[in-house]
Amino acid sequence: MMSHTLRQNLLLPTPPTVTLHDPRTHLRHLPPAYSTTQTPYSREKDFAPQLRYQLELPRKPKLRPCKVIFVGDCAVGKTAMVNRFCYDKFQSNYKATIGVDFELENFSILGHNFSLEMWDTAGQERFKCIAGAYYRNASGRSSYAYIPTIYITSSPVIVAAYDMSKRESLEAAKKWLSSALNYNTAQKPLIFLVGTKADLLTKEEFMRMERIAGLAAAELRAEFWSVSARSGYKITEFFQRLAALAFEAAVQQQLKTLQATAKEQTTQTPEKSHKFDLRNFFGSRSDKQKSGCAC
Ligand SMILES: Nc1nc2c(ncn2[C@@H]2O[C@H](COP(=O)(O)OP(=O)(O)OP(=O)(O)O)[C@@H](O)[C@H]2O)c(=O)[nH]1
Repeated sequence: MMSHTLRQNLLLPTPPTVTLHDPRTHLRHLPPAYSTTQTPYSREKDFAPQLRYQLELPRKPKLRPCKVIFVGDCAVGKTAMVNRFCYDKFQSNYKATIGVDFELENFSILGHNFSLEMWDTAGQERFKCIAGAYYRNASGRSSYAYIPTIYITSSPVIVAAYDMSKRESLEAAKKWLSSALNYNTAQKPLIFLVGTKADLLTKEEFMRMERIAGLAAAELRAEFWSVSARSGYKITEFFQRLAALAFEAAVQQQLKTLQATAKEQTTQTPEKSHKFDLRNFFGSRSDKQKSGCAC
């Protein structure tokens, strides 16, 4: 009260409200791929102008949260990757995931709210069937009555992770990916092949592994990344790219639905108005017959 009166007396302007944005989750441009020459997705430096234009229109898209499913062998570092991004923390002691872990991360992309639902599945063989039930799409129902099925309504994202210091985990990641894809036949998912624990490799080993992973990613039609949850190397960049591509896909999908609905309406409208106008104006044939009119 006192400070308010003082401000009025001194004719001081009210201080502007400052909104602090988290640069980690606040995106205004399309982040680049890990390798700009090797990606099946956008190589542009920014979101498409058409996408920006669509987002300016008064009919704003309603975007559902996007499902991101992490698969890969046990102890490759799936949980560590998610925890580094969501909480900026790293634990060196291994605690196996039991079934599936869940994290939600909210982004603001081009001024629109967009959430990632991250499903971190267990890599241990004994949990494989449980993980499978989690990445079924909308057309499939869980055969396990006690496991809630995630109904994937927008294109899901699959992150197949492997340990860069264990060559065999790359082969396993391919198998994990193909089994995840078997469950997701309705919508084409975005696919990422992510090499973890980059900090454990020498420069030569790192480059050799990246060459092998690059070939595997091309074969799988996936975008490849090398990260380290321990050092934080490329973790933020990876999640930002994932969120931006998922956002772009979700907006495009929404637009397709809107366009299809609009097309349906325009093909139906003339027929409806024609019937309506004629009947109202002239009256129906049976009405005329009932009224005894001969013409
Ligand atoms: N040096 C190093 N170790 C890592 C890195 N990421 C994870 N680890 C370690 O690897 C072990 C396994 O990590 P998790 O994230 O639990 O592996 P996971 O893939 O989730 O394993 P499951 O839950 O069994 O599927 C842990 O001891 C981590 O500390 C990394 O980037 N660098």
